[in-house]
Formats: sequence, structure tokens, C-alpha cells
Amino acid sequence: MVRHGESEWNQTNLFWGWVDAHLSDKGKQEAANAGKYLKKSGYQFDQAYTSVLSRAQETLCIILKILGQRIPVETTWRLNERHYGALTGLNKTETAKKFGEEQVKLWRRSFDKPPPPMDEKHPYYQQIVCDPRYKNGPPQDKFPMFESLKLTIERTLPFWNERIVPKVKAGKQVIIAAHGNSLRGIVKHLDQMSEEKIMGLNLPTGIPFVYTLDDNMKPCPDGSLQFLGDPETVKKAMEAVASQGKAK
Ligand SMILES: O=C(OP(=O)(O)O)[C@H](O)COP(=O)(O)O
Repeated sequence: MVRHGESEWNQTNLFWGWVDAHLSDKGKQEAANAGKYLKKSGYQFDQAYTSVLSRAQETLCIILKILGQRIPVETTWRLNERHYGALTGLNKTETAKKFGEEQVKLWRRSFDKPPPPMDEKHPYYQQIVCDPRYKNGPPQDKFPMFESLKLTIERTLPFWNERIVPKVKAGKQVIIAAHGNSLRGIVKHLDQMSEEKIMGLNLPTGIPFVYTLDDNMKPCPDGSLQFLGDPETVKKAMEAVASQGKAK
């Protein structure tokens, strides 16, 4: 699995969610580094999955190009980033100054406390709701206006169980290029992490992590969340993500 490389909005420290963003130059480089690391480690994939958002698709495309692989790619809104509701488009530092770091931490990392909903007057409402990439779902009457991690998991797991698990059980190697919070949901599920433990997990951009699963889709010993990268670099990248919500 890999969280996409830095996007133009990660660069400016905005809550992004379902707004589409492209990779920044740094993000393209991160994706290329991820591809090189995977190649050096000998990875080859049979099937890829990604969200309907450009930053995840562009990351996958760069990785597969470096691996020299043309494989089936399934895209789904169910792997999208969580919907950040009314926070979408706001600067995280400014939001922490206005509402306090504790509140921002709860909005970013609590399991079931959602951000305030996006209403029709929100500057990104029309752009998201009317985007043709959602013509195959979610249904208009269930279109999210906000999501907690809990709600994100509720729409990501059906895809994991119905589309990804059968491939893995058939012995296929799969790659998932997605987002900080959709991937945190999958990690929580696979490692059966508590609500408290998942609060402390901040996934860095563009650093792949590997799960090796047994026949029951449980992580093998040492088969959980193995980052492909220098441990010090990974640690610093995770801390940097955590500190995005500080008032500074
Ligand atoms: O769009 C976002 O995630 P993404 O960059 O993984 O797509 C969010 O702004 C991530 O923010 P968070 O790390 O505060 O949850």
C-alpha cells in the first residue's frame, strides 16, 4: 500500500478530502522514489487499486511505469480520502489557531468524531457533488457531507472484502495507492488496532508499506505495516504529518 506523494494541497497544508488535487513536483519525486524502492526490492504486482482522485492515480501511474508493469487497475470512490466536510479547503494551522490544537487533533485523528458537515454554500460543494467521476457512486441520497474515520472504514471495507480479498486469497500480489485516512482504515482493520492506537498513526506520503497475509487474511509474524524506507526517514515523515495540525 502507498499513500500518494505530496499533493499541491498537502504542500499548502490544507484539508483536502474529496477535492481533486494533482501531485506537486515533490510528490512526483516521492512517487518515483517509491517505485524505485519497490523495484529494488523485487516487487511485481498482478492487480492495482486506487481511488477516483488524481493524486492517488498519478502516484500509481508513476510507480507502475518505473516497475515497467502494465496491469489491471480498478478505481473506486470507496478508496477516496475521508470527506473532510466543512473543513475542506481550510488551512490546518489557521484552523488550529482558531479552534485549538486539541479540537483539530480530534477532527483529524479521532475514530468517530466527524468534522462539521459541508453545506450547499461551501465553496467546494458543487465541484464535488456534481463531479462526473461520482456517476457510479456513491448514490446521491447517500453522498457524504462529512466522514469520521469510522464512516470512512464503513465504505472502504466492503470494497476491501469484495474486490481485494478474493484476489489476495487467489495468490495475487496487489498494490493499493490511496490516501492517509482510507489506508489508516485498512490498517486498523488488518491489525485490529484499538481506537486509541489508530489515533497515533500518521501515514507519510509516498513511502510504501507492505502487509504479508496468511490464508485467513491475518498479518503473518513481522508481516504488518513494513515500511520500505530508511527507518529514520519514515519516523521523521510520520512526525511531520502529525505536526501539520499544530498552531505553530
Ligand atoms: O486530503 C487529505 O489526505 P491525502 O493527502 O492522503 O489525500 C487530508 O487533507 C489529510 O489530512 P490529515 O492528515 O489531516 O487527515
